Amino acid sequence: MEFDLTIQPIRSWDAEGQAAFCKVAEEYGEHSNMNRHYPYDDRGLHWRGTEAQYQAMRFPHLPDHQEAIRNAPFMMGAKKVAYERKSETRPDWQEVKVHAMAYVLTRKLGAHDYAERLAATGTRDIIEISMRDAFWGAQPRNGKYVGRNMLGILLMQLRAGARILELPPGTFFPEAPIRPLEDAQLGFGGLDQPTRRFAR
Ligand SMILES: Nc1nc(O)c(N)c(N[C@@H]2O[C@H](COP(=O)(O)O)[C@@H](O)[C@H]2O)n1
Repeated sequence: MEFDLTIQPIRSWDAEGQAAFCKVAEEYGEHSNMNRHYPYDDRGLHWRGTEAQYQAMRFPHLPDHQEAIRNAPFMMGAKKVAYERKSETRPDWQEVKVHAMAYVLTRKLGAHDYAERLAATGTRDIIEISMRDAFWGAQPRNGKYVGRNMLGILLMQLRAGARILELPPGTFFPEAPIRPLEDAQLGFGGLDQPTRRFAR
């Protein structure tokens, strides 16, 4: 089943009875892209969370930017690193960002127990509550949530079985194979260092 990546119109949801999340430490916070308890590997690289990979996808032409974002210890930090470089974002980002988000959410499904946590939302609507972002989330207004809630929409499609398994080569990440640097070159030992740098 394919994702429908169409940008949805603004609508409202009742505030009660939904799988609504805002902060990562609160109920349903596992669905936030800022949650770093669902790391995964993709394309030979370790990602601490979906926000890092999503933001890295702004810069397929700038692998060093992608590495700086990937190495940020926290997801808000990853977004900050990306925003410091925002002016260099690929020019078609607005057209491809929903595709990018669907891709990283598909990857998150393989992290720890995330698939079970997503399934546990049952038939509830999934809503990211955001005071300022009515594109990915919905804003609280007069007892309702109002917005496009595109993150929630994609998560509900993921729950229903939608997947993006591969990306066209070179569209979001460099085509060149990624070669991990030897530990000796890095100046530290141990294979479990989460912040290993990579050469291309
Ligand atoms: N700045 C910020 N703080 C939060 O607490 C958030 N939940 C978000 N939202 C997330 O930011 C991502 C979208 O980034 P772009 O605006 O497309 O650069 C997405 O993961 C939202 O869920 N932002």
